[in-house]
Amino acid sequence: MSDANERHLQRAQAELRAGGAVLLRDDQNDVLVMSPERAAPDRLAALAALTGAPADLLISRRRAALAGLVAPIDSDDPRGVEPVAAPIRDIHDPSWRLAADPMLSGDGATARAHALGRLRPAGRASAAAIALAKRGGLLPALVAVERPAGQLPGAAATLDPVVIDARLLKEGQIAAGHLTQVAEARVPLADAENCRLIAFRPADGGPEHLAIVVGEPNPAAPILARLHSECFTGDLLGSLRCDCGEQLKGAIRAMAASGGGVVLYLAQEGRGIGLINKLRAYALQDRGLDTVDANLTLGYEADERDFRPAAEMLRALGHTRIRLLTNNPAKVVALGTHGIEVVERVPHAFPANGHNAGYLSTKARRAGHML
Ligand SMILES: Nc1nc2c(ncn2[C@@H]2O[C@H](COP(=O)(O)OP(=O)(O)OP(=O)(O)O)[C@@H](O)[C@H]2O)c(=O)[nH]1
Ligand SMILES: [Zn+2]
Repeated sequence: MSDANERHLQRAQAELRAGGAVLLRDDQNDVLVMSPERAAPDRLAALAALTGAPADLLISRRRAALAGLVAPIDSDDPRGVEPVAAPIRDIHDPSWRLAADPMLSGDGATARAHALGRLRPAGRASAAAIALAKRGGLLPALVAVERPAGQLPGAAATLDPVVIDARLLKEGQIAAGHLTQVAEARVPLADAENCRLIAFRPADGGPEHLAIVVGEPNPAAPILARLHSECFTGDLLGSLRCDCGEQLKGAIRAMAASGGGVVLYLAQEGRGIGLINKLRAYALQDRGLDTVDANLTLGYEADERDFRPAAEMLRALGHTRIRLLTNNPAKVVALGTHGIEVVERVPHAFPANGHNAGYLSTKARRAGHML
């Protein structure tokens, strides 16, 4: 992806987050979208009034199923990620919002049939719009007007949309962006006095990732490494809802004790859904869902992470053969796909603490963790 395209994506994401409009184009369709979570009601109403027909609520098929708009589907059914559009009968009647935002209804299953018309599949530009909302950490539900390419009314310009090529958001192009090493400093830690932090910045202007280099890992041998996704609550506050804090400290200690290693500290809070959505997922878990279903109910996948940045950082540091501290087989597979050889998986489990037993057993049962 060129630098100009990456800049456009960042602008479009910022515009959605600020409550503005984004126009996504591909060779078939133009789709003009706003986030109902962010856009002011009068701007949503202006979008809905653009054409003679109602605007649509754009969501994934899985979210539509969970909101009771279509028949239920399995949590691993690949059709779950397809975009669908449902006409919003009256933008001023807030009941359509129940299908967009599960926090309003608890389980999201109370979207009223009268609020939304018949569901239909949406095009690739709409799938890209949902990917953009996810990239921006918003609920993946948008108010949208979709038309064949070139057929949006001229009045769309009054909404001053950021215009982007929907093909920029093709699967696999979303997360990465080439990484550049931008800063390095010595930071002695309580558990590892000989420690350096090296920061990597992605070309698309997204959040920086860190390599925590403990001791002097020997690039000639497979080094001890950990891919650790940021967890504000567990890493910083010591939350007992998860095992992240112990895993982070435990990894640093194990590396210090064995001469060295590298923790890739990845800006992928909440398995890639962001802190705000993770807190929403926690609230859903307090209402009885498990960690997987809470993500799905929000309209996200169970795990939205892309481990390419971690592979790229390891390569930049000269480590292509590693011993990986993890219980998650998906990390081993992903690193292999991106050119890092995991010569050994080193188990990295800690005893349950009285609050996280359900979370750990769900990871074992539904995400294949080896605990
Ligand atoms: N969405 C969501 N994210 C969570 C929840 N609990 C913890 N997390 C996040 O899950 C991630 C945990 O990441 P890791 O510990 O790197 O990965 P893992 O998949 O558990 O695998 P290993 O720890 O390596 O075995 C962090 O980003 C946490 O913020 C939850 O209930 N919902
Ligand atoms: Zn955590």
